[in-house]
Amino acid sequence: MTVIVLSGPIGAGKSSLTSILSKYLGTQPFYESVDNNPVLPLFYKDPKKYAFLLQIFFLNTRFHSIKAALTDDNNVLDRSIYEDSLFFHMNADIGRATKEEVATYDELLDSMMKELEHMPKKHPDLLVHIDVSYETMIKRIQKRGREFEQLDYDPTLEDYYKRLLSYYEPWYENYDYSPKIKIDGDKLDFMASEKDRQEVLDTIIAKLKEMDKLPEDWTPSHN
Ligand SMILES: Nc1ncnc2c1ncn2[C@@H]1O[C@H](COP(=O)(O)OP(=O)(O)O)[C@@H](O)[C@H]1O
Ligand SMILES: Nc1nc2c(ncn2[C@H]2C[C@H](O)[C@@H](COP(=O)(O)O)O2)c(=O)[nH]1
Repeated sequence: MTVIVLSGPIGAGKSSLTSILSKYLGTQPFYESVDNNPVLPLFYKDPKKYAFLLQIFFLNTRFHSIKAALTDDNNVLDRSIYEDSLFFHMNADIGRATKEEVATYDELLDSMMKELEHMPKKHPDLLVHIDVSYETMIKRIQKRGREFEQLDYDPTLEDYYKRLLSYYEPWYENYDYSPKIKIDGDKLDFMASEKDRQEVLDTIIAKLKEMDKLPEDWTPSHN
C-alpha cells in the first residue's frame, strides 16, 4: 500500500489528519511522541541552552519512526525526518546553536539520510502538507493548550512562529523526496466540518489513485 507523511507548522493539524487519514485508509498511524518529550519544555524555557539537545532528541525519534514506517509500507506518519533540519537551522540562524553544533548535526543528519537509502522503501509515497497562516497557527496552538507554546508564556514566540512559517514556504517548494500535495488548513476545518473533512480525504485519495497507489475503484469499504 502506501507510506504517507504529514508536514506543516506547529498546530497545523498533522496529528489530527494522521488519525483521520489512517482510519479512512485502514492503515497504521505513527504519531510524534511530543507529550513524553522531556527536553521540549526545557527548550521553551531556555532555547539557547536546549536547541541542540532537543534537535538530537527529535532527530533520533524521527529516524526510528521513518525507518519503521518505511518497513511496514502501510501507514500514515505524523511529521517526518524531512522537517527536522528546517527547525534546527532556523534555531541556529537566530543564535541558538554554535557552529560546532551545526556541523555535528549536519553530519549526523547526513549519515541518517544515507542509512534510509538502504531501506527496501527509500522514501514515503506521498507528502501531505498542511498550510496555515500565522493567525490560524496561533488559534490552533491556543486550542491545543500546551502552556509553553503560548504567546502569554513567552511573547517572543510571535517572532519565532512567524519565522517558522517563512522557513516552511521554501521548504515545501524544495521538498522532492516524494510527490506532494498541499491542504489549505485555513479554509478546511477537517475537525468540525464533515464536508471539509471529506474534501480533504477526497483530495488525498484522488492523488493516490493518480499515482496508481490505489485502484480506481477503491472505496473506504475496501478496508
Ligand atoms: N483543520 C482544522 N480545523 C480546526 N481545528 C483543527 C484543524 N486541525 C487541527 N485542529 C485543532 O488544532 C489543534 C492542533 O492540532 P494538531 O493535530 O495537534 O496539530 P499538529 O499535530 O500539526 O501540531 C488541535 O486542538 C486540533 O483539534
Ligand atoms: N526546536 C524544535 N521544535 C520542534 C521540532 N519539531 C517539533 N517541535 C516543537 C514544536 C511544538 O512545540 C512541538 C510539537 O510540534 P507540532 O508541530 O506537532 O505541534 O514540538 C523540531 O524539530 N525542533
